[in-house]
Amino acid sequence: MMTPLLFNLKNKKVLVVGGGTVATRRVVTLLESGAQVLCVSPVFSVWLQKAQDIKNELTLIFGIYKPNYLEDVDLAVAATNQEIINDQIKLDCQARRIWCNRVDNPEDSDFIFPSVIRRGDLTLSVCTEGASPFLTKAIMDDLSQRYDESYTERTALLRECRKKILENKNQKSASRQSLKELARYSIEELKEYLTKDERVL
Ligand SMILES: C[C@@]1(CC(=O)O)c2cc3[nH]c(cc4nc(cc5[nH]c(cc(n2)[C@H]1CCC(=O)O)[C@@](C)(CC(=O)O)[C@@H]5CCC(=O)O)C(CC(=O)O)=C4CCC(=O)O)c(CCC(=O)O)c3CC(=O)O
Ligand SMILES: NC(=O)C1=CN([C@@H]2O[C@H](COP(=O)(O)OP(=O)(O)OC[C@H]3O[C@@H](n4cnc5c(N)ncnc54)[C@H](O)[C@@H]3O)[C@@H](O)[C@H]2O)C=CC1
Repeated sequence: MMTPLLFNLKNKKVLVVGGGTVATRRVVTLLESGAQVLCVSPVFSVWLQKAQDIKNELTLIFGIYKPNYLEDVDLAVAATNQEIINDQIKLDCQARRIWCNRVDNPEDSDFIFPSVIRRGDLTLSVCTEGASPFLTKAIMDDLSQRYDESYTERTALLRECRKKILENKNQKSASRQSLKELARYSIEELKEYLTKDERVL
């Protein structure tokens, strides 16, 4: 069983080995997280080649994997289509105490990438630990309809309301109850609340 954690990857240095479909998906995720990504492969997807020209945080190295690319790296992703190379990357990482995800073997990974939906500060994440990526996809399709784009605004408004309530030191005991009630409010009700005096709630 794996433990879901949310990592702050801003400015972390991540090595991705491979330049195909799965490596590209991982690079997209990592760049969105603010990581500095070094990607090594003899062949790269068109997306990766284009991205290199416009993203300072992405460096492509044309060539096969060598262990020296792990120098100063915080995290690694073994995303080649060669099991023997992914084995080697995992072993090299282990020797250097670098956490490694291999896209061909969740059991032999230190971490895996769940499927993620973002609605502003609301993150929904699902994983079957490799049992069925298609089940994950089906569940995510349902969730993304249930928790549509409106949750971005709702979450942002709730953050403002929470700040307002917690800033009001005289109301400490009532705060928790208020926060619980607000979580059920509609966007319109939240907006109304923000324009009113806290004592009304
Ligand atoms: C452990 C993990 C990787 C990790 O460590 O991160 C992993 C592992 C493996 N996937 C395999 C196959 C497929 N994966 C997909 C799709 C997705 N796979 C994703 C995640 C994960 N896949 C992680 C666990 C997530 C979980 O279990 O919930 C998604 C959710 C997110 C993403 O990858 O970005 C993405 C949804 C895409 C979307 O939303 O569009 C498809 C379908 C397709 O491509 O359309 C297929 C082919 C069909 C099939 O095989 O089922 C294989 C066998 C490879 C082989 O045959 O060699 C392995 C290795 C193994 O299981 O051994
Ligand atoms: N996690 C997931 O969601 C999925 C994982 N997989 C697994 O991921 C593997 C890769 O899948 P794709 O990206 O679709 O394959 P792909 O064939 O598109 O890409 C493989 C990449 O690895 C590179 N590569 C090969 N040997 C290398 C080396 N020695 N050094 C550096 N780079 C090297 C190739 O140049 C290529 O860019 C599959 O073999 C499969 O086991 C497959 C589908 C989904």
